[in-house]
Parts: sequence; structure tokens; C-alpha cells
Amino acid sequence: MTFHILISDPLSEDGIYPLRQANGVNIVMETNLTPEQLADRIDGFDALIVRSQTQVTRELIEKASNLKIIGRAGVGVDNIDLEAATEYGIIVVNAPDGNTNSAAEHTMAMIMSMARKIPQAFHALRNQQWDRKSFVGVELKNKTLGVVGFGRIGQEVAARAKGQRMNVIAYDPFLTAERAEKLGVDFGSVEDVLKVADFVTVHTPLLKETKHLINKQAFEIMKDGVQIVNCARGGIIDENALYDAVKSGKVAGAALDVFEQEPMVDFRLLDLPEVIATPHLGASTFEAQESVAVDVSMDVVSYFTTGTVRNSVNLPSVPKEIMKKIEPYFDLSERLGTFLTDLIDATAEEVTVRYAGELANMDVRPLTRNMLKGMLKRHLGKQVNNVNALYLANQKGIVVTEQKTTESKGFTNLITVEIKTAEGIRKAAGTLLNGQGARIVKVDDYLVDVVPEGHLLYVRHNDRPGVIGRVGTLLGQENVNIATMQVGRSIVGGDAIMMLSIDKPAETSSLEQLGNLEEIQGVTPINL
Ligand SMILES: NC(=O)C1=CN([C@@H]2O[C@H](COP(=O)(O)OP(=O)(O)OC[C@H]3O[C@@H](n4cnc5c(N)ncnc54)[C@H](O)[C@@H]3O)[C@@H](O)[C@H]2O)C=CC1
Ligand SMILES: O=C(O)C(=O)COP(=O)(O)O
Repeated sequence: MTFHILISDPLSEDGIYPLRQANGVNIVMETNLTPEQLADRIDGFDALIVRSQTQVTRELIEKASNLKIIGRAGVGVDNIDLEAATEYGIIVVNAPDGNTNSAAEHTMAMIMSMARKIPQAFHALRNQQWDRKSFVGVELKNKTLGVVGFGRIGQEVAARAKGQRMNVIAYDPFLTAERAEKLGVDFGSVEDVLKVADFVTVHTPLLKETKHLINKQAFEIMKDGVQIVNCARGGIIDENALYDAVKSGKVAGAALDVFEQEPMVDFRLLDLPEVIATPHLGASTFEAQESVAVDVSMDVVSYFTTGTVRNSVNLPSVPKEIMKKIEPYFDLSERLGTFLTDLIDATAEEVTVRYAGELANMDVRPLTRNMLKGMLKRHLGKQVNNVNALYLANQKGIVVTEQKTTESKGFTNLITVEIKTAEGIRKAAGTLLNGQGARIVKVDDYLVDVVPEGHLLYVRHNDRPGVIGRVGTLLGQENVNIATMQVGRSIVGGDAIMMLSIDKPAETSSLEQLGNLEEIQGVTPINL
């Protein structure tokens, strides 16, 4: 049987030798196809290998009736509809490590070019202007670099910036004080970083949460004369807001490798002399291209020879027999992870998952991974799945422990997730009730009975008469319908909690009003 592989973006010929050497493969390289031509050609291919240019949309996937694996020779998978790929049973693999170095080096090249106005000076010289006055720059030494997104590339950039004698302050939802100290950087909230940085560089993936992370409000809190770099993804910085901020003089320089629309169609930003740009070249080195092509080719070969892959973005690797027994708990595990993440406003350091009852006699590692997926997906988005969740958690320095006991305190099975942060330990326990589906039965030390789905509000309050009524009245006035309400308390008249299930997410203003009610200690929205 022949395995047909379509490569639709330019890949390093040296890097695809694992494909060339494999038996039974037919490799087609067509790197200039329009979306329509690609859609016409895709049926019949078993594998599709792309970089960032090919848009692997749901429409394309729906036409690809033989497609089994999509290889992304690079990191960002925002050009691939992962949901559609997963839905159609197509494995997506990427090459997460191969271009880290090149992207970090490009970022430093952009910072230095911007600081010393090298592209602008070169442009003038090309036009035969010997102008030494217009291109006075600033030194990097003793300046502060703010790094938003402190993963593989963010950390490499920080290490290089320290070599330039810069101070580095970073923000990443997974960065703890301990880890920051180990890496020799300061850390704070995203606002802390933006307020003190002379240079800001973003290194997050493009997610719903990071879209326009750097917007008008973000520019407002930055220092006057700040310089901005985006070598991650177009869309993390709001280009209109950037244009205004440069025009007004707030931003003294911007260095962009990536754009909201690629290939670029709106060149307005480049009319500004303070802006320098490259056409998405962060990973464009011989070394990185060879490395990512080798990694992705090896995974494609491995997939069709052994059925296994190394860098899956969406494949749950669960043995069939185990899957059957524990499958009913997959969804509950994931929701417990998300529930606790929403509840906690601090960085997870340790996670313990306790399995009680019959589950204690089974291999529950896939459940733990699913719980971690639920936990991590808030910040890592679609790249996290059952296969890579534990790896990513470990990479973030989170210690994950499984514990088992056959004693389950009245439940056939009970899964308790405990998350330790710098602020203490929070926990939630859930079970499957016979015929009634999933329930969260304990939050910290409070007994509850909550269906873990939809929009929930977790309200901490003092156990006093009238509090519940006031909450109900206020939400009614705000046109928020309460579907269910659970109350738990430690002792009569002491601390208590309410778990409300509401029909639509509450507006921020409603949450603020709720938080200001008498006897209310705090309100946390949870969206499952
Ligand atoms: N210009 C280019 O050619 C290249 C661009 N990239 C882009 O760089 C991005 C980062 O790559 P890596 O460092 O390898 O990924 P990574 O996954 O190692 O790091 C991304 C980090 O962003 C953090 N993050 C997520 N949401 C955040 C938020 N709201 N605020 C702050 N941090 C947040 C994550 O916790 C993670 O630690 C990729 O997603 C890709 O889009 C990557 C390679 C080349
Ligand atoms: O790896 C990434 O995320 C990149 O942005 C690199 O994109 P490219 O493969 O050079 O089109």
C-alpha cells in the first residue's frame, strides 16, 4: 500500500530525508496552490505537511476523505482547524523545539535593529544620503525587557537579553517565583511587566485569550517611548492601536515579524518611520528549517509504520481496554481541572489527583492527563491534549502526583483534585452518579452537588439570614436566570459558599455588584 504525502509549503529538502528514505511513500510537493486548487487536490492524500502559510480549514479537512495526519513543520498551529481535524480523526503533529533558537535570535536581531534604527539608516544610505543625525538610537544595557509569554522562545530571548546586560521581567501564567529566580528574571502580572518595560516582546501563542492582548489600554499603561516587538503571531498586538500609539509618540519603535493578515495587505504601519518589519522570517534559517522538517517527517513516518507519534497536538493515546473502562470519567476529569483552574487565581505548583473506589484498581493515567488538559487549556489553548498534557505540566514545573485508595466514602468512585499554589491548597471532588451523570460533590471542605457544565458562580459569603435572597434579587435585576443553587457552610454563622448555575455568563458589572453586596466575601465565575 502506498502512503501519499502532500507538502504544500516550502520545506527543507535536507530535512525531509526520513520521508525520502521510507518505503511505500509517494511525496508530492506543490507549494504554490491556491486554497481552491488545494481543496481540489487534497482528496487522495494520507498526509499533509504544512508551515504557516497553508490554511488548513474545516472546509479543506471535509474534502480530505483519506487524510490521516497533518504535520506542521513549526510551532504555531493556529492555521490548522484542530477541532475539525480531531472531529475527523486526523492526528496533528508539530515540531515544537526545532525553531526555538532561530525565533529567539530573530527577536534579538529585531530588538537591536530597532534600538539602533539600522534598517532606516541602511534605507537612507541606499538612497545615497549620508545622514548621521536622524538615526541616533538607545542602548540596551540597563534597560528593562518585558517578556509576555515565557515558554520556550520567551526564555531563550530572556537569556540573550541578559547577555546584553538588560534587566528582564516576565509574565506567564505558569511562571512561579521559584522558577523566575532560577532563571534570573523578575516576574509580575502582565500589567507589572508593561508598566516597567523599556522594551516589550510577546511570545505567546495566538489564542482567544491572547488576541489583542496588547491593545489601546495596554499601550496606555506602558512607559512613554516604549519599544515593542512581535515575533510570535499577528493579532497578539492590535495593529490599529499600535498605529495610533506610534503616531502619538507613546511608542518610539516597533519591530514586527508577524501580522494580523499574512501575506500582508495593509501596509499602513510601514508608513511610520518608527516601524521596522520582516515577512514572518522568525523560523527562516537553514538550521531551523532542517530541524522542523526532520521532526515532522519522522513523526509522519512513525505514524504510518508504527501508528505512534511523538509530538501530537490532538491525539489521545489510550489503550483500548483501559479506554473502555475509564472513558466515562474522561469528561468529569477534564471538567474538574478546568473548574479548579477557574476557581484559583494563582499559579499551580503541585497537583494531586486522588482516585478512590473501583478506579483505584485501574490504570488511571489517562484520566490524570485529561484532568491536566482541563487545567492547562485555559492558558495553552488547543495545543494541549491527553497526549501532551503531562509533558507540558512538567515543562511548566508543575509536580503531578496520583494517589489511590479503594475506600471511597459512600461513592462507587471519587476523583479528588488538589492544587497547591503559593496561596494554599484548593480542592474539588467529583463522581459519576448512577444514571444521573457527573457531579462535583465537594469544593474545598464544603459538600455540594453541582452538575459541572455551563456557567457557574462560586460565591463565598458569611452565613447570615438574607444573603441568599439578596444574591437572587440582584441576579434577577441583572436579568441573569439562576438554574440551580447549592449552599454549603462550615459551621452555623461561619464561612459559607454558594454554587449557582446560571443560564448565561454574568456581565463584569453584575459580578462587581454581587461582590459589593453585604456579607459577600468574593465571587468567581466558572465556565465549563
Ligand atoms: N515568527 C516566527 O516565525 C515564529 C513564531 N512562533 C510563535 O511563537 C509562539 C511561542 O512559541 P514557543 O515559545 O515555542 O511556545 P511555548 O508554548 O513554549 O510558549 C508559549 C507560552 O505562552 C504562555 N501564555 C499563554 N497564554 C498567555 C497569556 N495570556 N499571557 C502570557 N503568557 C501566555 C504559555 O503559558 C506558554 O508558556 C508560538 O505559538 C508561535 O505562534 C514560533 C516560532 C517561530
Ligand atoms: O513555527 C511557527 O510557529 C512559525 O511561525 C514559523 O512559521 P513558518 O513555518 O516559518 O511559516
